[in-house]
Amino acid sequence: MAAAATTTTITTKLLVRPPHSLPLFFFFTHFPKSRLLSFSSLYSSSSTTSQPIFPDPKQLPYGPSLLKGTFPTSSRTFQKNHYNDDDDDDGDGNGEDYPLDEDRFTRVYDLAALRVPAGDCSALESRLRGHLLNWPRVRNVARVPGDDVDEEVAELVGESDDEDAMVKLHRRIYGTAEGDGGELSPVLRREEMARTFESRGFVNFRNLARMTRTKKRKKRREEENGEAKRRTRKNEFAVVEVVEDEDAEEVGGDLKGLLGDEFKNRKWRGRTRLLLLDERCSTKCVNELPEAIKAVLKENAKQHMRSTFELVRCKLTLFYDYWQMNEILEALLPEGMIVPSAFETVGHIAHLNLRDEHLPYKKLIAKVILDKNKPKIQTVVNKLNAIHNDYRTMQLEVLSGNRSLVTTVVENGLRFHVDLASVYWNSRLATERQRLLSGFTRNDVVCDVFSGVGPIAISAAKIVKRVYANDLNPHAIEYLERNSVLNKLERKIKVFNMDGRRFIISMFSSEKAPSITQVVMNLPNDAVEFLDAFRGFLRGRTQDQEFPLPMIHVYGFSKARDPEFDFHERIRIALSEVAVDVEMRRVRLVAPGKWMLCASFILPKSVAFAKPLLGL
Ligand SMILES: C[S@@+](CC[C@H](N)C(=O)[O-])C[C@H]1O[C@@H](n2cnc3c(N)ncnc32)[C@H](O)[C@@H]1O
Repeated sequence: MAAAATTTTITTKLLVRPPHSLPLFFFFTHFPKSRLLSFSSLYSSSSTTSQPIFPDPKQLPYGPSLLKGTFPTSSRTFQKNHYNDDDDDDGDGNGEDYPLDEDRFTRVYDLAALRVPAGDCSALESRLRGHLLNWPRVRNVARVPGDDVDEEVAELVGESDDEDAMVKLHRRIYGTAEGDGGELSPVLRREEMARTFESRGFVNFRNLARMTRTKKRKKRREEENGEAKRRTRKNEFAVVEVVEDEDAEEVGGDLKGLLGDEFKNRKWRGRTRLLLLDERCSTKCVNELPEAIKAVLKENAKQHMRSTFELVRCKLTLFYDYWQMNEILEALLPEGMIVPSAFETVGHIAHLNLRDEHLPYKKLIAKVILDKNKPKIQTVVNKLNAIHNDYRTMQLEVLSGNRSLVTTVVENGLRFHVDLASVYWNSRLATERQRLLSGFTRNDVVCDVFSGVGPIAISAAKIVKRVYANDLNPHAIEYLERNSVLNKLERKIKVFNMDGRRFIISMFSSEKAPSITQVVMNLPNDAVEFLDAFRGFLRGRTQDQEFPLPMIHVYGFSKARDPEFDFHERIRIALSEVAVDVEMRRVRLVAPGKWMLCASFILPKSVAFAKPLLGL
């Protein structure tokens, strides 16, 4: 306990090389063993940080881990490793009562570092890379507050130990040595003049009066800067602090007189940086360090009268912001539960498909996803049940973030406004849409029977001569029109709002029919059933008349063992045609054993001249 009490944590602000600092070797070979933070001390009450949390250090992984380190003394006691059902006070199982306590993810790691002059730092970093910390996102070179001394001040103090340098520094900071013959800095000179001038002097030297007045604006700016710095600190994901030993500080002498209370017992070392050493070095003293590090230290000690390098103990604190989404979720969810790692995005919305077992934790999961994917993700939603309605819209529950389900998606260089509450959108089909569009040319005229908000129709309009787009959902049509205008393609697209079958019949019985070269039917559940609408649209014409027949692209699902055969059969039955030459492709596996397919074929002439089915 006593050892712990004499070890203090100091966020170093400004360091001056002490006139009587000890050579590095002396300093660390005499570093009392009891003061070195050992791994076991992390688990003992004498640790500077806090109480033990993880029982078996041997099992711990290499590198940063939430299973390692300690909690900062300021953070609340970590009682449980996981949230459990008891946390849901109202017992409704909706997880609303689980607050996400970010402090629970702060971890403090005791490390060793070489404090080196800033100028030597990058060369040493390359030389010692294999022995440095090398943790993801944590820089090997750490800057602690105050490690940068003003260039001029550093020059003034330099490497020399002489008292003169200290006097000069003192004069520079306080001006108390004025009149000792030395030249004053411009500021001190001005202040001296201001003090000795009589009132007439100020009349003649207006500028001087202004210059010596306290500057309100400057003060305000400084205050704002301070505030900005505080804000940045809050957003930081890692902080390094130097842990110094009180005895060692006394060796350095007391600079309090020079620099104020804040710098009591600190050493002035000039501009320095910390090279964070590999975690295996955290408890080692100089003699126990890897040979490569010792060689560097020896070289340095030979070159200088005394070593300019120091081995220091420091603390690396990693905050909630440091950890990856899956690391946080793994820690939050009960052991053995699959961590939801993937989600779909539609604009600013992350769209989850949570399993039943996740539902009690849905809000926690959503909060973590939101935090870890900001600013791109602003809203996290969960799909409530499978899509059953005609418009193929999803029932969504907003779990976290802003409640707006209206978003903008950019696809294929085009922008689409989408309201997920009332229209269909599936970002996973982007590649398929690209593939389909790559087959279109500027001579094509496209009919999109189930167009939704227009990802195919509007993208096609960029390439082809003309697009006829239709959807049954009036909201989808509203967005389709809006998106056509948004992408400046409204003049190439004609929009319809009717049932797909009626649309096919009316298009192919109109004068537009001969110009239509491509028909897209993307309603995988039912599209095949609409194919009979093409039957007999050329009836009344003579078979020997030249009439271009359109290429049909129809989408469908199949759970059959031979999905291509199954889908082909369904097409043949819908067209009441014996043989159809179909090009078939698997688009994607939408569920285990369930394929989405796309069949492309030229509408057979026999179908176009066939007798329409009853009722059409
Ligand atoms: C799977 S979505 C495809 C939308 C669009 N092609 C896309 O890739 O996003 C199917 C669309 O068909 C529309 N729909 C459903 N039944 C329809 C019908 N009988 N007639 C016309 N459109 C229909 C839905 O409103 C929905 O927008």
